[in-house]
Amino acid sequence: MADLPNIQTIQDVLRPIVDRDRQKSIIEAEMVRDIAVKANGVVSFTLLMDNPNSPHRDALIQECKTAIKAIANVTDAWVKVIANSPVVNNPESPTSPLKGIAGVKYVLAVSSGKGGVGKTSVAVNVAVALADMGAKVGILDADIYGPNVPVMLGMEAAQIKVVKAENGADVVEPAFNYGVKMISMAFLIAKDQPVVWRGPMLNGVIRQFLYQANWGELDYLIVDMPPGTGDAQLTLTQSVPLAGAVIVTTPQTVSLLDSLKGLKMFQNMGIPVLGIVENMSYFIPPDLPEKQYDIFGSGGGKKAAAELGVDLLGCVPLEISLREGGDRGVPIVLGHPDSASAKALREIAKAIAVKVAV
Ligand SMILES: Nc1ncnc2c1ncn2[C@@H]1O[C@H](COP(=O)(O)OP(=O)(O)OP(=O)(O)O)[C@@H](O)[C@H]1O
Repeated sequence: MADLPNIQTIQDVLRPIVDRDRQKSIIEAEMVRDIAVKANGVVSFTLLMDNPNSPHRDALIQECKTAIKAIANVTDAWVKVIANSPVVNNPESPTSPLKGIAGVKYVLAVSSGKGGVGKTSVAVNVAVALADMGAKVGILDADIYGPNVPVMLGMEAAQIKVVKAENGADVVEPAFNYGVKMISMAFLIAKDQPVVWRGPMLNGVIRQFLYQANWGELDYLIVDMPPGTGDAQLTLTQSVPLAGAVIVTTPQTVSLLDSLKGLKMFQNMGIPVLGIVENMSYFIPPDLPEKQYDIFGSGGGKKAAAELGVDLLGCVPLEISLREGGDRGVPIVLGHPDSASAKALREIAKAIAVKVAV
């Protein structure tokens, strides 16, 4: 295996880089935390900034990336930017502003630029496919606008359940079906009532569901995000160390443009974008399953992934049975495992598992 750089080497190449807001070396100013070098040559670290929205931020990130990528055998550099606020320097975690969830190995965000592209369908089927492969899986439905996970997982009747932990604290007990533990915003929203979530309230609920839930031991906690780049995304990215984000899109140009915004947000926060999933790629008529209609043209996902500089994790066709499975609460990977979309979704689940494990 090629020789990978050590922490000292990385600090040395970053030392000459000056933060223009502080007028000081980012190493001397102790702005660099959590340096990590993966076996595949990816170097990641957290940059604590007084003002994460500083006009100098992007240039600073770029400078760091260029310096790190110039080191021999480094394949990529990921920089996560975090606000250097008092909360960040929590005395309980002096080295990291992010707080992991006890017992949970990888937290993954499934996101989309706009609603209705099939983000929840992908999140649910990937969760069930991973569980079916033997992994311990949880799904947090943080989509305040359309918390559909309970329906798609056949747990529509599930309600919030608070139990006492061994230490006497109140914890939220997830619902469970198809090998997947689930907590949903739908637990808190009456069906016929629109809820206006304000930032702090939403923050509080998401954090509670992340940290005060009885997730137990999990290999993957998949978070189904609301579409777009709002408060929920910020809360998640600034709370918990994310193993990666998956972006779901459809082949239409506008959806791709929206995805780009989401992608940039994750990249700016230093969160690895595992890749994009192109949903509704082509249509398979139920009466002619060997036929394939490229309604939106073909090769769009591949081209978009190349343009956006990320991997294409897979293409899921438009199939009536996928929608029906969602409505009935039987995810297609279980209900019609031999269908083209089920096969594609299983491959996507495998690709995600491989990517986070490197
Ligand atoms: N590949 C597909 N084939 C057929 N129907 C699909 C496919 N993907 C999604 N759908 C259907 O499209 C509708 C929207 O999907 P879904 O709820 O997964 O999207 P979403 O992006 O999570 O939406 P929102 O953000 O509004 O919650 C659902 O009825 C779902 O069953």
